[in-house]
Amino acid sequence: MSRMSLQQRPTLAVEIAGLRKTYAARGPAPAKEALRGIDLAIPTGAFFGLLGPNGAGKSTLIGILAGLVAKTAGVATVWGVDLATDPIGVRRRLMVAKAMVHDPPVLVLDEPTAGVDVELREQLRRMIRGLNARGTTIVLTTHYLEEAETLCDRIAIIGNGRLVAHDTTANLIARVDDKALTVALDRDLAAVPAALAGLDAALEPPRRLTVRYRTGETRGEAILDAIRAAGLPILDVSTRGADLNVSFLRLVREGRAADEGAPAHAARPEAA
Ligand SMILES: Nc1ncnc2c1ncn2[C@@H]1O[C@H](COP(=O)(O)OP(=O)(O)OP(=O)(O)O)[C@@H](O)[C@H]1O
Repeated sequence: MSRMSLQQRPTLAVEIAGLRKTYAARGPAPAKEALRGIDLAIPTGAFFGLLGPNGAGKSTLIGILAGLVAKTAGVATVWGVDLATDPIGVRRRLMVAKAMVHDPPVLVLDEPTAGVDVELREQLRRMIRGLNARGTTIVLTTHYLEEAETLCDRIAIIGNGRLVAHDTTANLIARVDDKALTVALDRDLAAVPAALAGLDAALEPPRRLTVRYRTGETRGEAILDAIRAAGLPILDVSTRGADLNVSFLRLVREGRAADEGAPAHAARPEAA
């Protein structure tokens, strides 16, 4: 690798600016803008996870970093190598470098644990963790939110070809103020009462109601008042904090709403 020896450690293992990928129209299939201007900087030594719903552009982004997909516009640099200049030479140099080192400086993996059994998945995770502990920067995509939460110290979320969030895993979770309040009622219910239609409430039949809310917008006390006002005596109350599932879905939803010019909070939460 001509620009940076493997011994030199750049501050950023991956640098991406204004990255775009449009797949050309083929037959009846129209052209597809898979990446619509991504800016991303991954620090050297990071364990980085790229999350997003199906078709978000994860494989396209990782394919560009691996030298397998040619970008349409923008800049992508891996360990000081600009992938712009000549994707086929770059790829050859990366392959030579890959063959030369046991512990590569950057390892790019597209869903490494998809479709493997639990035992092999654990082995793979241990191996990847070991590489990261020895200094390899890991960049992987995953569909498993729990996997990203446990393995990755940084997470980016991509939706519809745009980056909707990039932060440390801890910050990402802390940023989200979603909570769930569950009440046990003194009677069976067949459905969420109409009086609670304004809340994001779900019935866990027959006697438990769970209401999701954001602490910045709603007080737990107001939810309890609304339930009492609907004529439902409360026997017990519990609350749960945010998890990555919730933050992930919310951020994707907000990204989509911003694209479509609609308010994000109008959308109902999707099933995980
Ligand atoms: N070779 C291709 N030609 C045309 N369109 C493509 C091609 N590869 C991907 N796409 C389209 O680009 C968009 C992004 O696809 P990509 O595979 O990067 O998403 P992804 O986030 O990895 O999705 P998944 O989680 O389903 O693998 C999708 O709409 C997909 O259909």
